[in-house]
Amino acid sequence: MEKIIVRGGKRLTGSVRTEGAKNAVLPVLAASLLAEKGTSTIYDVPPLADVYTMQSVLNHLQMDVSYENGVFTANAEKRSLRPTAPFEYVRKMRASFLVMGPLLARTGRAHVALPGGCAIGSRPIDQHLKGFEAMGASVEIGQGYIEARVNGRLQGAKIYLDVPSVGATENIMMAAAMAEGTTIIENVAEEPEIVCLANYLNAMGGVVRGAGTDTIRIEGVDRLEAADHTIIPDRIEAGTFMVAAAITGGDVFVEGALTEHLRPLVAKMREMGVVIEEKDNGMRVIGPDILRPVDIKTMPHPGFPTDMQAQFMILLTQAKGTSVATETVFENRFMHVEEFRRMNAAIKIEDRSAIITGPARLQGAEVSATDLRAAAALVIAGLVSEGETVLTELRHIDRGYVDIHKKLQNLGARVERVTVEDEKDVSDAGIHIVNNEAIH
Ligand SMILES: CC(=O)N[C@H]1[C@@H](OP(=O)(O)OP(=O)(O)OC[C@H]2O[C@@H](n3ccc(=O)[nH]c3=O)[C@H](O)[C@@H]2O)O[C@H](CO)[C@@H](O)[C@@H]1O
Ligand SMILES: C=C(OP(=O)(O)O)C(=O)O
Repeated sequence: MEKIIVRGGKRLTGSVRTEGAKNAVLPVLAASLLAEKGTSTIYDVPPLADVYTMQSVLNHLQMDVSYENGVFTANAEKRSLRPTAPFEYVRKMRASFLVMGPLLARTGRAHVALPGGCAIGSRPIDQHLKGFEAMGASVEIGQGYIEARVNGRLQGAKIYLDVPSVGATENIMMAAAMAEGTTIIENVAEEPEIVCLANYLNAMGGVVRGAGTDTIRIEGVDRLEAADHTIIPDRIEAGTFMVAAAITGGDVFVEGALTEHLRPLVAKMREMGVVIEEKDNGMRVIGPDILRPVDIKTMPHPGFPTDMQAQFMILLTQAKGTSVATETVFENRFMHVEEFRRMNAAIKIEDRSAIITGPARLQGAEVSATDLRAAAALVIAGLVSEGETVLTELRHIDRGYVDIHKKLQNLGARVERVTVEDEKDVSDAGIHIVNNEAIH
């Protein structure tokens, strides 16, 4: 079993580089299925568990793919693409579901396992399916799978999303790129990752306009060809390091932290008294002696990102006074609060809000995460806790963070990743270290 061990008390200093964005690369890789000709080369692809899962999905669909040193190549020229994305992949990573739109557009059929809920909420996919049906697909659900079919090409349509779902916007955009006629999607997600996908589709010969606003207009084309594309920096990874810098009273340059992607986080951190210097290629973050309390409410972009809620809540435990964090995007994204409490945080849940009283003297503990952002938040908590924090269930953090322990070590933190043989080998001193190499 692997664990991350954090010993608190160090102020972070230095510089850290942000990887390509997980949530941008996954839809882009799914979209590579649409290219009838050529090989797409995608740059700045982070070596994350989710990227390897998407590689396996594309392999399973009979695409030719390779991935080395941050460069992913994808060729979908084969006529005999397989239409099925099995549960073994969708269970590991919900974003496997993003192959549905491209498969339907390319082959007229998609047979994709139903994702189900997860630790942060029930996460339905009704808006994706509504979009496909509006474009002329028949959709049936049975034996845990969704079977979608279309005779001939998908047809352009006008689609209004009930909620600005990131995944539904992406899935429908990809399907519409090769549909016959014009598709207009209203009340869409405006996240930077949507813009990244639109840029790739346009490089492939697609005609997608309005990405980054609440309405996207897509003129369907007969065929798309492979293209080269670079993934945007990961604003959530960047934000995670910004919080780590601030909470330790540190002074850290986060390379790749872009102002236009991180406005709500920057605004809230400044309200707390954190000094942030915005540069062309990143942000310098300087933590103050005393953090002020603030309230946050998660919202679709450009609101405060739900994927930063857990990490920000740990920052709020160190503010002097009472803060409120309200989660409006997912109905169950407070599972980390129990673990924070085990570390001595003073947090009460009332409905969809967490009321945080600080500053708390956090204490190291054995903790485990239920999702990747909770895991990152627990590592950050460890940075300012007395004693040792031991994080298990590392499969979550590996979905979204590349070598977080090494990056924090480089900033001066006392963090290591260890493999223990199993529980019966745990020594009196704590843990018997067999090897401390990262798994990547
Ligand atoms: C791989 C990826 O990019 N994941 C991100 C994506 O997830 P994902 O695309 O799954 O999230 P959505 O934007 O779809 O979900 C937002 C809300 O809409 C609801 N909903 C969604 C689809 C649908 O058909 N019906 C419906 O009701 C969800 O239950 C949720 O309450 O956006 C989330 C919201 O920013 C982020 O937390 C995830 O990190
Ligand atoms: C919730 C997240 O990812 P996913 O949608 O892949 O579960 C996340 O990145 O925080």
